[in-house]
Amino acid sequence: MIIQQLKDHQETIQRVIDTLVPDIERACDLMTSTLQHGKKVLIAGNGGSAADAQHIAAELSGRYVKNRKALPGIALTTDTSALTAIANDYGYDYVFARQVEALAQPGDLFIGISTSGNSEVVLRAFATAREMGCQTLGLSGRDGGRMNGLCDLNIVVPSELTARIQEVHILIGHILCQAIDDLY
Ligand SMILES: O=C(CO)[C@@H](O)[C@H](O)[C@H](O)[C@H](O)COP(=O)(O)O
Ligand SMILES: [Zn+2]
Repeated sequence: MIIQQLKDHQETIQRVIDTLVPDIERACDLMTSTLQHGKKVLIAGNGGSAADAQHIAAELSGRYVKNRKALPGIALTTDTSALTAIANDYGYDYVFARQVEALAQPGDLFIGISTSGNSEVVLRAFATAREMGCQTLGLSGRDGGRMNGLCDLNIVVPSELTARIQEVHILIGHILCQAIDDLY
């Protein structure tokens, strides 16, 4: 079982190397140009992808490898008062969209993470981010789901397995952080 999991991961990474490098390069450009223009990055997802959102945001305000200046990255998954109030008063589907409406400025980058590409709460946040004039980057998998039509760039990890897709998402997150480190 262990070797099978590792091989699955390895095969997924090989498919990423074969097909996704241009998309990842575009995502690096989106991320670095946003920050170079003094704009911020908002990130959201559910479950393991919520953890990924927080992980990537923390590497902006904290650091990745290099000691560079603090950068504005905010995960929309951490404020339990906002999350519970919005879910309670408006419904769970609005917990990210409402925070995007509150926090986003034109030119900010919203990153939505969903392995299926079909998480309603993430899709609504994309729609609001677009209305607010944000740039939008999706990290998804399978066939990209409904995120395909809702973001400027949807990076669709070529796998059907949530775990393998998530493993590539955080790897892409680290590559974005490396692109930022290379700038400063
Ligand atoms: O981490 C995992 C599975 O590896 C789970 O917590 C997973 O993130 C959750 O089931 C999510 O709700 C899946 O949603 P999504 O990726 O399809 O948007
Ligand atoms: Zn998981």
